[in-house]
Amino acid sequence: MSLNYEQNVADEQFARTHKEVSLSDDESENAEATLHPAHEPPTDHTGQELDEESAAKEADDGGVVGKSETEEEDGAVGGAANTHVVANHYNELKEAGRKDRQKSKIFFMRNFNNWIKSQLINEYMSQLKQQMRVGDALRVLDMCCGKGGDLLKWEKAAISHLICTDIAEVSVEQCQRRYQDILQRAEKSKFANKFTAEFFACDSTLVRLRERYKDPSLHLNLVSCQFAFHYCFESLAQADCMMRNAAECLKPGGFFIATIPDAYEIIRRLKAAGPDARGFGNDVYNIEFDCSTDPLPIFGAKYQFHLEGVVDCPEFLVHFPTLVKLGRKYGLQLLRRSTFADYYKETLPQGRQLLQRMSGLETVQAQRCADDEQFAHVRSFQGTHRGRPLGTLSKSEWEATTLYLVCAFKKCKNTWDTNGKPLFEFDD
Ligand SMILES: C[S@@+](CC[C@H](N)C(=O)[O-])C[C@H]1O[C@@H](n2cnc3c(N)ncnc32)[C@H](O)[C@@H]1O
Repeated sequence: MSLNYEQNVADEQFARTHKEVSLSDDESENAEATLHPAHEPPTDHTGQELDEESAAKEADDGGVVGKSETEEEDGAVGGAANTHVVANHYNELKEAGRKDRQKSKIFFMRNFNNWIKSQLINEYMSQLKQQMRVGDALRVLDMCCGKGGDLLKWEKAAISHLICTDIAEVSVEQCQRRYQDILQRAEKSKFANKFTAEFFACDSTLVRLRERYKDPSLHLNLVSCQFAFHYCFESLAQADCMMRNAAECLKPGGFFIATIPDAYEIIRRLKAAGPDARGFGNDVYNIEFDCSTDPLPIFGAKYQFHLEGVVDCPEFLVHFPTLVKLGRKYGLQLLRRSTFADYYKETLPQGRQLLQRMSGLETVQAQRCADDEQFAHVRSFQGTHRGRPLGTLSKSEWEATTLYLVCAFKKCKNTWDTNGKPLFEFDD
């Protein structure tokens, strides 16, 4: 199987599929140029100081505007055949208690991923706060919120209103209960940040979210979609709908932030697994391609993703230039695309204490890891940090977390043309 997922080939295909599309105004970086070698896990001595060294024609018809909700939700539009599988998977996922979570092979990796989300949220929240005046409303959409894993982050960010939505009703109910708990706690405290919130279950790839908001005219300051945007790359219609949902209610100057699997890294690992390989992985994660199209399609490049105890469902490669192109259609300008490995290195100086508080790295003794292949990378620290504990991730966890990237977009101002179409003022 020849797997060609380099930008130029994919762009040609995108252009063929969506006639008159020119991607010339998008990122021109070559896909291969963005491939990162599988880094070694980071290593932090004492957990205090980390060693930095080691460590579409615009798819005008692509959306689903104008389609009835029944049509949208039964998956009749745009080839959305997998959304029910995904919803069922997340609905049936039992939340492990703290003890079980601590026993999990990916306990530290989950904390590390959570830290990455905190860093991303904090980065763009602080930029927003610089633009705002005291007392201004700060409204957030948590798209694909899951069970509310980011609720405390929103509380800490002192937002005023939160919209939480997810395809899995069970998760949304749990998220709402968690919010009620936070609110009850906040009622008793003088210093807690209280915020209002609304919750609803729906498929963000098929439904126009603003029509579900209590106030459809509301303006958002931040939209966050963590570990979920890739589900919309099943089809152009779904990706278009999801991107519109991310962008259309954002105020100019507002941000859309996301964490998604890095398709280039996935393809690099697949190629490295051998010419006939359909998958790869380790003892904590596994990726198996269902799709044998040559070259891989821009939409619907489906693989089965398994992550120890938490994920086991179909996902889709996100062709990054296409994501950028769709973003621009709705006035979103790319600000950042960083792999988790790079984002970790970049934001560690400001986030070291938080990383420690969140137990985002495992504390190990270099000499005790002598025979453990999962921690072979800390052996080189034996000499320099003798006797001192090191903070790190196991090799398997690091391989799993470095499958991902963070990205951030800014909503641009616009004027209108004579046909009532927005003309966005990109400044790149
Ligand atoms: C890996 S979980 C991430 C949850 C949460 N954002 C977090 O970071 O903890 C992915 C979430 O995306 C949701 N999801 C998947 N497809 C969706 C869709 N089409 N519309 C809305 N939510 C979706 C799932 O139900 C699940 O809760």
